Amino acid sequence: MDVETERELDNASPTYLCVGWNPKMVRPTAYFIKMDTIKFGILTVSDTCFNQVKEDTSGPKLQEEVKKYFPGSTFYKKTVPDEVITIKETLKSWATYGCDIILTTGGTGLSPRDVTPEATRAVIDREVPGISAAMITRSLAVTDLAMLSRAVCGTRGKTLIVNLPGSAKAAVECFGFIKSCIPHAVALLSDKKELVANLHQQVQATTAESKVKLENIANRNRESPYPMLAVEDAIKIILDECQRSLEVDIIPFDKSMYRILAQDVYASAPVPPFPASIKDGYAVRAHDGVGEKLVRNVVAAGDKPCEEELKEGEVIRISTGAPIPAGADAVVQVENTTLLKTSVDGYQEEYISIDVAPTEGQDIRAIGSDVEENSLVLHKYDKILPAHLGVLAMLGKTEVKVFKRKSIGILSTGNELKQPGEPLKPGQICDSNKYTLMSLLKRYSYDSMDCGTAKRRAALEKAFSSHDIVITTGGVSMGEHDLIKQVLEQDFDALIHFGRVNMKPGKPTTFATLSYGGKFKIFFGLPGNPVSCGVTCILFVLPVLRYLERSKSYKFPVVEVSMNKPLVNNEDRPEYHRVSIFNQSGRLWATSTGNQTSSRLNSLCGCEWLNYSTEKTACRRGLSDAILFDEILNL
Ligand SMILES: Nc1nc2c(c(=O)[nH]1)N[C@H]1C(S)=C(S)[C@@H](COP(=O)(O)OP(=O)(O)OC[C@H]3O[C@@H](n4cnc5c(N)ncnc54)[C@H](O)[C@@H]3O)O[C@H]1N2
Ligand code: MOO
Ligand SMILES: [Mg+2]
Repeated sequence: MDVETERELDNASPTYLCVGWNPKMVRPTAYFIKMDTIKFGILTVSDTCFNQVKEDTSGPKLQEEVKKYFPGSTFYKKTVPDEVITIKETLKSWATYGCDIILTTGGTGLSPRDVTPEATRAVIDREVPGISAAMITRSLAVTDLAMLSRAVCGTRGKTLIVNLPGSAKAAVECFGFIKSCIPHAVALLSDKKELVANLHQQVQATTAESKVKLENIANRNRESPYPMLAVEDAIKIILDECQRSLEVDIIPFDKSMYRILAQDVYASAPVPPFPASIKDGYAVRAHDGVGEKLVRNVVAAGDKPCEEELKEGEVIRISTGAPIPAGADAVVQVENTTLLKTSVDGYQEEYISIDVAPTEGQDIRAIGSDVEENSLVLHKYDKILPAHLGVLAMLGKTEVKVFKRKSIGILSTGNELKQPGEPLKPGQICDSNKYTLMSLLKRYSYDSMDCGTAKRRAALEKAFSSHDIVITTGGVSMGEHDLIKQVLEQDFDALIHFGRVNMKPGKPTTFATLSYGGKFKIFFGLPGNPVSCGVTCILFVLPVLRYLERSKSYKFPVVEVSMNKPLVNNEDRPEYHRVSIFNQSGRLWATSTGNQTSSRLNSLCGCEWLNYSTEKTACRRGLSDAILFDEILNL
């Protein structure tokens, strides 16, 4: 009987342990921490194995697996029956002996003798439900039976206890799901602060160090090396470069709102597919004319058509949308009839009179009268709006081919940024740009993902690994910490197409393309000043997103407006002045939203138009051009 506690020492113990693989990283990331050997307890809980009716395969398999990932570990091993007392005693004594982690296998199911979770719960002082949740969630991807697991995980003093399933396969599988958290859990439980801090640092760190170094400040550029481009030229470059990433997608029709059709849509069947009544009334033979008629039958919408030919002197009661019965060639609305005789109980109509002479085809929707079979109904490049979506449903289409939308990742940059609600230390501010950007995109129905803060190369790597378009805000001007352009060039081999645009706000706007993981990626480095960030998103990002999905109206319209006051621009750069517009006496008038400093984000509030002029004094009294970007008027 293998009931003796066996301590197995493996002295060839490397002290560096692989903590985990982050599945979200393109390149697998190994984090290493230096720590003493981990003491594992492997407790097989099984009546049959304890009584040697069956050989214990789970315990040894589990140990083999643990050794693979934690090569320097030592082990306590034991097999016990499904008895709460015995299980509890073993767990308690192994915790006292300084076991770092105890893996139990068996006794977690629903059979009457399964008591491992009860015994575990009785000895732990804190539950760690995340581990059980991780095991169940990931096991559910393998088998529905995972629903029946009652595994408990928790800590007793400095020992982590994890219930694993009884079968060798499932135990090994579940161990695989949770192994990445073991060293960190052990470091936390043993209060090894240095290890914990080191690990945290590594998790946040880049997979490879950035080639961009801060030390040589004295050598930095004192002039921007990027030529200053006109806005129109910058837009042209973006559109030209992005041209190549045009793709189509087949998506469920009910998810296609606001998308652009990449196909003509034809009707494969006529609408309506049968002649249908336009009114609630009576299906008649038109040449029967007015007078008394027998109400022979009734047909409602959804009923199968009456096949028995309508005879002279008969009518069939019919509802709007119901199929016209055989032999009928007109419908008379109920308002143009009189009830003559009811059934004995008084509930049914037996005879009515037709009071107004019908004409042939009256109030009948002929087959295909709305949509002819094989006819072209929706056109390639149409934007799918509610009615288009309804038409797709009407035609019975379940899928539709649209131009593909790019996935967009958004990152902020800057050590000064905190999220709204977080306490601000002196020098810190709330990150507003990310919220402006994500909601501006959303306003035009584009989803984007918050990819965090681009402090390091790693955050950008992560963003490029999962998005086609990456947009950062901040870090693109002349400051010693404005390293976005250098990181792109040096760490990502990106081609920076431009890094300065002659405009206010938005001068340091940057546009680059690169190949990452063999895929073409588009990069926008928008300026950090909050208004600059919003305005450049409107002027550069939104049009290109629309262009990429072949929206006919990818450019925002420019409309002539009147100025009641001159808008003063003190800079040499053409200004995109935020204005609101009102309509008076059939003319559109523009009013400034006030102080136009690039940091004053509220100057974007209430503004649906950008007034611009290439002159120094942006817009004199009189006429001026304004770019309308309000999507309500522009969809
Ligand atoms: N020597 C020069 N300095 C500056 C120039 C220049 O040409 N030469 N250009 C100015 C212009 S114009 C702009 S616009 C800004 C752009 O700066 P960066 O893109 O480098 O952005 P940062 O330096 O990171 O930040 C600027 C400003 O914006 C605030 N900020 C940044 N991110 C956020 C955010 N997510 N939410 C709210 N506010 C944010 C940041 O705290 C700074 O105040 O450069 C001028 N300098
Ligand atoms: O270009 Mo900056 O955006 O003027 O503030
Ligand atoms: Mg800066």
